[in-house]
Amino acid sequence: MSSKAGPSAPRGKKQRDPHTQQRIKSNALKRKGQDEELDKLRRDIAEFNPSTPITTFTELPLSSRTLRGLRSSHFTTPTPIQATSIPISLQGQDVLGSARTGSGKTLAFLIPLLERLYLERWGPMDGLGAVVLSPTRELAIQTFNALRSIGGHHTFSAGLVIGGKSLKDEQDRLQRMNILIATPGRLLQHFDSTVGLDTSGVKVLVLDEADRLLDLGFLPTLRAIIQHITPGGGGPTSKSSAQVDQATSITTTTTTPSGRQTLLFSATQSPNLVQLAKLSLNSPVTIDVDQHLQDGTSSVDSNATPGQSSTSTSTLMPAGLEQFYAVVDLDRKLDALWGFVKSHLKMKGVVFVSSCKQVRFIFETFRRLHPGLPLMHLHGKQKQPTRLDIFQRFSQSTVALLVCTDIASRGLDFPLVDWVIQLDCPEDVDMYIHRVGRTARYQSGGKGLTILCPSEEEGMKKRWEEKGLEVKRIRIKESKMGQLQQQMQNFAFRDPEIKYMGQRAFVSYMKSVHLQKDKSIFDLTQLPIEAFAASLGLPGAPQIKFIGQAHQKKNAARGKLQQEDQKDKAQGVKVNVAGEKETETASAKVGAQVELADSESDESEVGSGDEDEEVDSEEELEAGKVDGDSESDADDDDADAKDDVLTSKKDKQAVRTKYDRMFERKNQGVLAPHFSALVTHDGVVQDGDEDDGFLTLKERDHTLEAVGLGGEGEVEGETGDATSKLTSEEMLSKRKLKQGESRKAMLKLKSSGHKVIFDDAGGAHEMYEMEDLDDFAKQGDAEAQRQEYLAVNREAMKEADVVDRQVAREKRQEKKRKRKDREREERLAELQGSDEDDDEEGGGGGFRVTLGRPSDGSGSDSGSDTDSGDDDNDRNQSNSTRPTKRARFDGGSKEGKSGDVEDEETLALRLLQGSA
Ligand SMILES: Nc1ncnc2c1ncn2[C@@H]1O[C@H](COP(=O)(O)OP(=O)(O)OP(=O)(O)O)[C@@H](O)[C@H]1O
Repeated sequence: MSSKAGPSAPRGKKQRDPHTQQRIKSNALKRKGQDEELDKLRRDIAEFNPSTPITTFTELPLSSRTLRGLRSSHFTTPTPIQATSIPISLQGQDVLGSARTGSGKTLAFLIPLLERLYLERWGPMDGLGAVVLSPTRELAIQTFNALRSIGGHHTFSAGLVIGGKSLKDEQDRLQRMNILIATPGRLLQHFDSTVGLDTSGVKVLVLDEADRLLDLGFLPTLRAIIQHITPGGGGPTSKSSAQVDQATSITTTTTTPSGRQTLLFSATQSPNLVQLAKLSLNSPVTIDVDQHLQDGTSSVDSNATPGQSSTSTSTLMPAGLEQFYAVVDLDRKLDALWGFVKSHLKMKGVVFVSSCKQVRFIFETFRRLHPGLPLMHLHGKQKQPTRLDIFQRFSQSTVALLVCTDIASRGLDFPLVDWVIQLDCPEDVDMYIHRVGRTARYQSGGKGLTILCPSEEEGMKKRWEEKGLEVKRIRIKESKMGQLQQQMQNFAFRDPEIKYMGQRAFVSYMKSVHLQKDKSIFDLTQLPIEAFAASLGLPGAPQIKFIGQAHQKKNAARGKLQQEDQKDKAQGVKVNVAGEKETETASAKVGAQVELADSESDESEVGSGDEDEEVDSEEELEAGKVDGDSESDADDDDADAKDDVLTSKKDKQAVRTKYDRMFERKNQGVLAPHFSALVTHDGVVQDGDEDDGFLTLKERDHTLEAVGLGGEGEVEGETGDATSKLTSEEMLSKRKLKQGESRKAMLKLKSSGHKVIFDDAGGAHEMYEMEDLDDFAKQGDAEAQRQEYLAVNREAMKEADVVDRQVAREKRQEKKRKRKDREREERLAELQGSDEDDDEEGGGGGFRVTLGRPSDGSGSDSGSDTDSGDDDNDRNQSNSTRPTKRARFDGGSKEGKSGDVEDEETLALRLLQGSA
C-alpha cells in the first residue's frame, strides 16, 4: 500500500467570490444588528411600565419588523385594548382580555404573538410556535388576513386550518408552519392524525372569541388541544409570575421563555369562561378596558376571577352606535323587513334571523321580489367556498343586504355596515351585543334595529336595562310596512320548494323559540302561530313535535356546560300543552304545542336553534370529535326519523281557499323531487336532506292514517285525529263537487284506483272498458286477435324505445359534456394557481405555506376562488363580481378590498418571505 509522497497540499481558506463575501458580511451584520435589537427589546419590555399612557405604537417596545407591518397597514394609534394589553402580553403574562366589539382585539393578540416568536428567534425549522383558535372559519380567515397584513415583514410561516378542504393537502404542509390560525375541530383532527406534527414547542396559544368557543361546545376539543400542546398533559406551563401594584396598576413580570403563554379574548365574558380560564390560563391578568373607561378604576387586575369580573355587566357599546327597537307582530315581521329595505335602498345592512332555514326562506322569497339592492345570505350549512365567497363579496360591497344566522354575529369585520337588523330576538344580551357590533366598528358610526314580538318586549327591555344599554323604541308606520302575505302565498302555491322552505322556516323558528332559556322573553304560547304560518305563505301552521333525543345528542357537550344553569330555570319553562288544547280555538295554537318531557336537555341547547350551522361541523365530523356545537348536519341527520314531526294541519271547519286545496292534494308528488323521494309507502316522509335539521315530515295524506302522532315527547296536534282519514272528496269544496257528473265519476274512479279517459262529449270512461263479448267474437279468433294486438303494440314499443334511448343518450352526453367543462375549468384554475404559487408546493386547500420575502407592494396575481360544491342557493349567486385578479395588497385598509382567500394566502407567500 502506498501513500502519496510529500506534504499534502496546504488547505488554505476557500476563496469566495466577492459577491458571496459581501453577502456573508451583510448577513453577519444583520445578525449582529438583530442581536442588538433583541437585547434592547428585552430590556425595554422588562422596564416598560404597562400603565404608561400610549398614543402611538412606536411608544411600545416592538420590533422594527412589526412596526413596519403596522405602518404599512396604516395602524398608527393603538386602541385602548391594544394599549393596555400589549405591554402586559409582551411581558409574558397570560391575559384574559375583554373589550367592546370592533375595538381591535385582533391586533391585541397578534402583535404580542409575533413579538414573542421574534424574541425567541423562531425560525422556519423550529416548527409550530403559535396557535390561534377561532370559533368560525370566517373569523379564522379574517384573523389570518390581519396576521398577514401586519406580519409581512417577519419570516414566519403561517397557515390556515379551517377544514372544508382535503385533510391530506393540509397535512403535507402542516409540519412547516410556525403559526396556525385554526378552528378547534380541524386542528384537533390534525393533532391526532398528522404524523410528525410537533406541538410541544408552542409558545403562544390564543383563544379568540373565547365565550363563543364555549357556547359552541368546544370545551372538550379545547381541552384536548391544550393537552396536546402541553407535554405531560393539561395545565399551562408558563412559569411567568406577575406582580401587580394595585395602586399604580403596574405589572412587573418575570418570564421564563420556555413557558407557554395563553391569551384569551372576548367582547363579552360569561361565567363559563371560568372553566376555560382555569383550564388554559396561568395567573392571568384580567383586562377590562370598558370597565376602566367607564369608572376610571384599574383596568388591569391580576387577582380577578376570570368570568366573574365586572365585565359581564359592564360591556359598553361602540360610541358611534345608535340602537333602536320596534315592536311588530310575528306575522308582520317580514312586512316590516321588506318595508325597511325598500326605504333604505342605499344601505349596507345585515339581517340576523335565528335559523338557517329562515335565512334561506327570506333569501329565496326576497330575491324573487327584487328588493332593489344586492341580496346575499350566509349560514353555516353552505359549503365552504360559498361562505367565503359571500363573506368577501359582502365585505367589498358598499350597498347590499346580508341575511344571516349568528354565524356572522361574532368577530366578523365587515367594513362600513350601516344597519344591523335583528329580525329575530337575540337569545340574550350578549348575543345582541355581538350582533349589533357588526356595525359602528372602530370609530365608525352605525345603527341597530331589533324587531321584537309584543311578548318579547318587556323581557328584552329588562335585560337591556340590566346591562345598562340604551335602546330606543321606534314605531314603524303601517304605510312603511310591506304587504307580502299574498305574494308569499303565490310563491308557495307556484313553487313547492318555497312552500317546503316556508314549512321548515316555520318549524325551525318555533323550535328556536322553544329552546331559548330565557322564558321571560321567549314564550311560545304567546305567538300568533296560524298568522305567522300564513305570513310565510303557508295554508296552515305545520304541526310540530319536539323530542328530546336529538337535542340530547346535540347538547352532549353544551349540555354539560350549561346544565347547572338550566336546572333552576327548567321549571319555569314548561309549557302545558294539555291546557292549551282545551282552551284554544281550532286554529289558534295547534301545531306548536310543546311537550317538554326532556325539557332539561332541550333547555341546555337554548339559543342554538340558529346555530345548527354555526360551527365547523364538517371538520368536527371528520375528526370524529363532534362537540356540542354540532347542531350541525350530524344531528340533523340522525334526528330526522324520530324527532320532530311536521304535518300539514287542517281545520275541517274552516272555509278553505284554493290554496288550501292545492296544498292538501293527494299528489304531493308535485312537491320538490327531494320531498317526493322521501315519501315512504306508509306515508311517512323522512327528511334526509342533510341540511334539514331535526324534522320529520309526515305527509298528511288524505287516504292514510295519521302516523306517529302521540307517544313520548310528541306534540299532539288538535286536529291530529280529526284529519287522520280524509278522502279526496272531503278535500274538495261542495261547489267543486257539483261541477259535473263526469268530474264526480272521475273522482270515484280515481279513488278506487281506476284510470279514466274522456270521450268527445266530456263523459268519463274507464280506460280499459270491457268490450261486449259478442262484438269481440265477431272480430275473429281470439288468439289471432291477441297476436295481432301484441304485434302492433310491440312495434309501437320498439319505436318508443328508440326515442327513449335517443333521449337518454342525449341526456348522458349533455351530462358528460358538463362534467368535462367543469373539470376543464378546474384544471385551468389549478394550473393558474400553480403558476402563481411558484413559491409553493402542492395544491390548494384552506391552507397555505406563507414563507415569503418582504413585500415591495407589488403583490401578486391570484386565481379565483373555486366554487365547486356550492349549495343549492349558489345557483342564484352571480359569479361575475368575484375578484379574479388582484394587483395590490391593501393590508388592513378599512375598505377591506381583499381578493379571495386563496389569493391572499398566495400573496402572503411573498409578503411574509425573507427577512426585512
Ligand atoms: N389601532 C388601530 N387603528 C386603526 N384601526 C384599527 C386598529 N385596530 C383595529 N382596527 C380596525 O378596527 C376594526 C375592528 O377590529 P377587530 O376586528 O380586531 O375588533 P374586535 O374587537 O376583534 O371586534 P369583535 O369583538 O367584533 O370581534 C378592524 O377593521 C381593524 O382593522
